[in-house]
Amino acid sequence: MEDYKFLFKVVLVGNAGVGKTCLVRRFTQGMFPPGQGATIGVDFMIKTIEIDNEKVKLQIWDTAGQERFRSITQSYYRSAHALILIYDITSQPTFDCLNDWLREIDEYANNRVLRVLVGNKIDKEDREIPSHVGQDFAQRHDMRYLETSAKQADNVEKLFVQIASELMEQAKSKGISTESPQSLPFNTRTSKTINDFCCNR
Ligand SMILES: Nc1nc2c(ncn2[C@@H]2O[C@H](COP(=O)(O)OP(=O)(O)OP(=O)(O)O)[C@@H](O)[C@H]2O)c(=O)[nH]1
Repeated sequence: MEDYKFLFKVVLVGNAGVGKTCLVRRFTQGMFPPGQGATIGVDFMIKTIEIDNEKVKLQIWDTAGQERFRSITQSYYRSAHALILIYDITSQPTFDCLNDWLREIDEYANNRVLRVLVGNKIDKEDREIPSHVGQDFAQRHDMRYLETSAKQADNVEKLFVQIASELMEQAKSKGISTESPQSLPFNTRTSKTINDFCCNR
């Protein structure tokens, strides 16, 4: 029997190249991977952390941003407790696609999923999206907001710890399932294919 009190599934989504894999590696392995290739399909990592003396196990699913993997990655949204939607603060196109990602999330995720917007790569000088623009977007769509640098380890630990803490609070107060994420009630709207995704690559 594994030694943990809570188990949460966290799924990272966002355009190709925004830094999803680097954020996961930074958090789970404490490193910034050199020459990381594009993710193929979905990658999976685990990290157990301690919050208020209780062990919380995070299953972290790193999805491929490329359009050709979309049908595979969508199937992972369904049982997520939290979804981290990431854009690159130096790339307007990755921000412009956020509405499309939200449509995907609405369509495929559990409607009670905790959604967090992350602007990554704050170590870079060539910022295109001011912080307040990201923050406004998050507020309008009822999401938490954080800016990170996977490269310099800024706010990465904080991102995952905040998510774990919030899910833990929810689990304690509302009794959401922590042992079997699949048993959560899902958004049962009829599934349809989204053909107008702007981020074809
Ligand atoms: N400067 C800087 N570069 C970053 C940061 N995070 C990621 N990168 C770089 O951005 C590129 C893409 O990073 P990945 O983590 O592979 O991006 P991804 O979102 O997983 O991409 P896909 O797997 O194709 O969806 C790599 O060259 C990284 O080195 C960051 O915080 N700062």
